[in-house]
Amino acid sequence: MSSSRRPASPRAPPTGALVGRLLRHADTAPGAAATLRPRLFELVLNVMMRALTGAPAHGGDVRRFQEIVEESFAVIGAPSVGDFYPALRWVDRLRGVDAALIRLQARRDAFVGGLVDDQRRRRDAGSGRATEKKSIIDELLSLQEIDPEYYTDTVVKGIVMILLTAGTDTSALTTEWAMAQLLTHPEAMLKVRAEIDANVGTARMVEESDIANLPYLQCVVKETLMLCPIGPVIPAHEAMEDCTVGGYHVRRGTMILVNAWLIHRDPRLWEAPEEFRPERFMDAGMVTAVTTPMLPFGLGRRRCPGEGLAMRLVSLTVAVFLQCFEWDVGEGGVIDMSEGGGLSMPMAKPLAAICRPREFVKRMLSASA
Ligand code: HEM
Repeated sequence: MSSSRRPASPRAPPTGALVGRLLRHADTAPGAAATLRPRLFELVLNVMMRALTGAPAHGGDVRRFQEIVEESFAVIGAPSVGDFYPALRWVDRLRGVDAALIRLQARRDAFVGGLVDDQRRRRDAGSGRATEKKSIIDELLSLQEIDPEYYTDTVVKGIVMILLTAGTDTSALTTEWAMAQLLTHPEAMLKVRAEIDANVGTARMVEESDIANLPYLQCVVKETLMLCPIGPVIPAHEAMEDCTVGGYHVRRGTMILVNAWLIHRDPRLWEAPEEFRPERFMDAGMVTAVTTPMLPFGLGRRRCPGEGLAMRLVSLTVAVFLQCFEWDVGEGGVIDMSEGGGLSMPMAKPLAAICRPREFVKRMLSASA
């Protein structure tokens, strides 16, 4: 994907609305734990929808798309006999894997087709001022006008689909892991909050432009990506030529699976790799860049194109959570840090935590409104 097609920055992401919803939760059910995953999913989907269509997602879209993404990761991540022994592909047909994929593809196609058609109708009707920033679908439809043979509807829908699927769950689940790590390491949580209070204060909500001045927060996000990579095994690549990797001869056409999870826990590469130690990145002077031997975003030319957006979005969401609320798991509460299965690596049990608004938050929100 060329840099000109990289996703737009989440300008003014809807974190304020999320804080508002958590405030209402804290008011109506004080002391009750809030489940973060659906709220985070909605936030990220809104950011992605605004980049793609120029408008936030509707409530119905959020539910429909969450189901599609969860099903995609579960179905695509399920073991397929035919991938390893092509002659046994019939076993997958018998197990219903192929039928599940076909059903899923029909739902995905209908959802994305609806987004593209809506945008096309708006363009044809001439709505949307010329001065407005163009959405990604708008850009793709402009490219379709210039080069209709390459940018067919199938290609346009495919690009939209991969951006939505690859961008939404990954960022939401990484934020959930980051909050779980901070809840189990309260000293790190206090350190992030102190950094935000010292650099941003309490008169306004933390913004995307503040992240550069919050190095410890960035280290927390990197440490989370190291210990809890949402893509523990990088999606399959294929060797384009014969090559040698780590002393092993790899023939052209071989399917390559890289185990990022294991590399991130290799004691030959990291000191105390099992421990949550954000400081390791401060010490190495590598606060911002995600560099080897870490590969939560993959490597090389198929490396994740959404990395910049994801880093900003996860960092900003964690910052807003910590600036606005005190968090805990309640009396005797324990966080289950077990890893769930599928193509991605979510927390096995969705994180639920109690949030208590800090005393200045309502004042701050009404001042900014
Ligand atoms: C914390 C969040 C994220 C993580 C951990 C993550 C991780 C990854 C990984 C491991 C890959 C595979 C790279 C490879 O094959 O070498 C990937 C691919 C991809 N990601 Fe992300 N990603 C995240 C967020 C995003 C976002 C926000 C977007 C879009 C806005 C996005 C779009 C994509 C796309 C389109 C690909 C496929 C690239 C290709 O095959 O050429 N990702 N991501």
